[in-house]
Amino acid sequence: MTTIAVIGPGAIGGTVAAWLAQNPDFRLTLCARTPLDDLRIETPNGVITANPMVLTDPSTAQPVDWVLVATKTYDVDSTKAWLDRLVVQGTRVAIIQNGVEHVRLFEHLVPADQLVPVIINLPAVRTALGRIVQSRKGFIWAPAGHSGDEFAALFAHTDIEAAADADFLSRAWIKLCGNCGAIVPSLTLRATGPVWSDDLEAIVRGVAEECAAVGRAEGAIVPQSVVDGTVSNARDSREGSIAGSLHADRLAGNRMEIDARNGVIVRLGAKHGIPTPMNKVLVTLLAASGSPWVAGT
Ligand SMILES: NC(=O)C1=CN([C@@H]2O[C@H](COP(=O)(O)OP(=O)(O)OC[C@H]3O[C@@H](n4cnc5c(N)ncnc54)[C@H](OP(=O)(O)O)[C@@H]3O)[C@@H](O)[C@H]2O)C=CC1
Ligand SMILES: CC(C)(CO)C(=O)C(=O)O
Repeated sequence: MTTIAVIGPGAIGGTVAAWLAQNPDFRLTLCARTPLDDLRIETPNGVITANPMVLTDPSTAQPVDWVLVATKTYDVDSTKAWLDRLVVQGTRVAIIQNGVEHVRLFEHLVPADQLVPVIINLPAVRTALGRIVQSRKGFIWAPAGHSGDEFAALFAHTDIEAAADADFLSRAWIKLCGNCGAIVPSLTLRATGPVWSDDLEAIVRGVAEECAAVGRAEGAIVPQSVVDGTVSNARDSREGSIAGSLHADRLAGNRMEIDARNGVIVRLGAKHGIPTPMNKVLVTLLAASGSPWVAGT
């Protein structure tokens, strides 16, 4: 029996936990901030349900084989009480978050050699506690190597396609480059496609070009087609569509992962002497957008 604890059973944590819970060889525990009863996920292939143990008090948690952290990046430090109870020597801690700084964010909480950074491409929205809509097939990647291979193997009996990637750095930057343009609709509060113009294209392209340049300076391989794809996705977006979790959080008045999604491009750009004026302006504007939250990690 493999024991797995998921910290943060929101859109991603809840979906991943429900898929893993379909395997009778896994014992799943949800470590929740807000209590929930069970999980019901509308997936592209039908509804799946799961009834794992739910804990809300970290002092009741026991060590496990795997911890999967799926909180937002700005909630990292609040997971310490859980990690202190769940992690012992041999526990692997998979960080399922957007961004490129999984290890930096957690290495003060868990020994770095027990951390497994994870990139997930799986659009999911939480409609109520434990109620999630997964709108497309999911893909998940960890770095190639022992822990990454074992992490990918956990998903063998799920509809989520998992792989260990020999060039995880590039995988993470390519995902960031695909996501970074969402800052524009998060500011304008409408899809970019119906109001597309040369000027709007220059902004979206600028954001993505800056991201690609910084990623390349960090050592990632980011093909130009990724930048072009970010631009064409923005151009083709339909009226009323939501450009992922940043845009959804802005519309809901939630705190946003501004720093992990676009602030990081500015910060790491400065480290490499790469100008990132487009991201800097948009990050500053979004942080000043009237949301009760300022740009956090
Ligand atoms: N949603 C999506 O489509 C995608 C999201 N991602 C990334 O995945 C990560 C998770 O995002 P998402 O699932 O959307 O976020 P959600 O806000 O839906 O879920 C985050 C969950 O973390 C919980 N949480 C926060 N702090 C703690 C804590 N200390 N202990 C226990 N639980 C805690 C929240 O609790 P509470 O229930 O109280 O809110 C919530 O259940 C982000 O980095 C995001 O960028 C990546 C790809 C797609
Ligand atoms: C674009 C998407 C849905 C891809 O998984 C994503 O990463 C997000 O919304 O945060």
